[in-house]
Amino acid sequence: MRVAISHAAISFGRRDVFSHLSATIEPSQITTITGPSGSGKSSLLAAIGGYLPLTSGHITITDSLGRTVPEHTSITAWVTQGTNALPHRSVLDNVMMGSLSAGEPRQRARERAHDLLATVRIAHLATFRAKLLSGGELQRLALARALATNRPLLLADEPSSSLDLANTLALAEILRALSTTATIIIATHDPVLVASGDATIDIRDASEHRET
Ligand SMILES: Nc1ncnc2c1ncn2[C@@H]1O[C@H](COP(=O)(O)OP(=O)(O)OP(=O)(O)O)[C@@H](O)[C@H]1O
Repeated sequence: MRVAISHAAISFGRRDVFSHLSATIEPSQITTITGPSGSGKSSLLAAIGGYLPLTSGHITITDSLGRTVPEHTSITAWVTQGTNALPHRSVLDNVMMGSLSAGEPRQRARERAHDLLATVRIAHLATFRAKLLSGGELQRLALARALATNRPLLLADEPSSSLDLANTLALAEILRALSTTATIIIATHDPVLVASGDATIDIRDASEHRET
């Protein structure tokens, strides 16, 4: 998926977060979005995923054949901070939901969930209820669930915020492996993730900002 952002602006009421932001995100790469707190990284990510309308400008996503994707949410896997895990369901069930929502048969979804939990290094927690997990473990659960959807555009908002260095490096490795089949966009302050990516969009450089 190629993402072309053209003269994008986001405002909330009278607060202009950014305007005239233009950038291109290449397919099968890891692109990090950086910028100071409040500069609009999460908002831009939400707009790319089709969850937040732009105030003006365009975001166009095209597939490998150059066809425009009309609706962005259906191709987007969203790596959350883990806070939307169903707390009373098992870790395995939470990951399976990603595959089931993508239409996979139950047995296949179960096998895949086990594989993904191993990939994100929480296989030993498969039978635990999600509410028992730490912040970092929840983040890895969220990543596994997003990967289970098999969608070609992966958006991650501060995916390493609760991870220690070893797990951040592991996350970078997982994302690198995944980038052969998916376009990955990460909003982050984390220099480790920025260094492990292929390209960076600094919101301040790519746009005009207005202080209010
Ligand atoms: N729904 C909303 N309504 C009003 N203002 C909002 C809304 N969402 C975000 N904002 C404001 O827009 C600005 C950009 O927020 P955003 O979360 O996109 O920034 P960010 O760069 O991701 O910040 P951080 O690094 O702190 O997470 C902030 O000033 C925030 O308060």
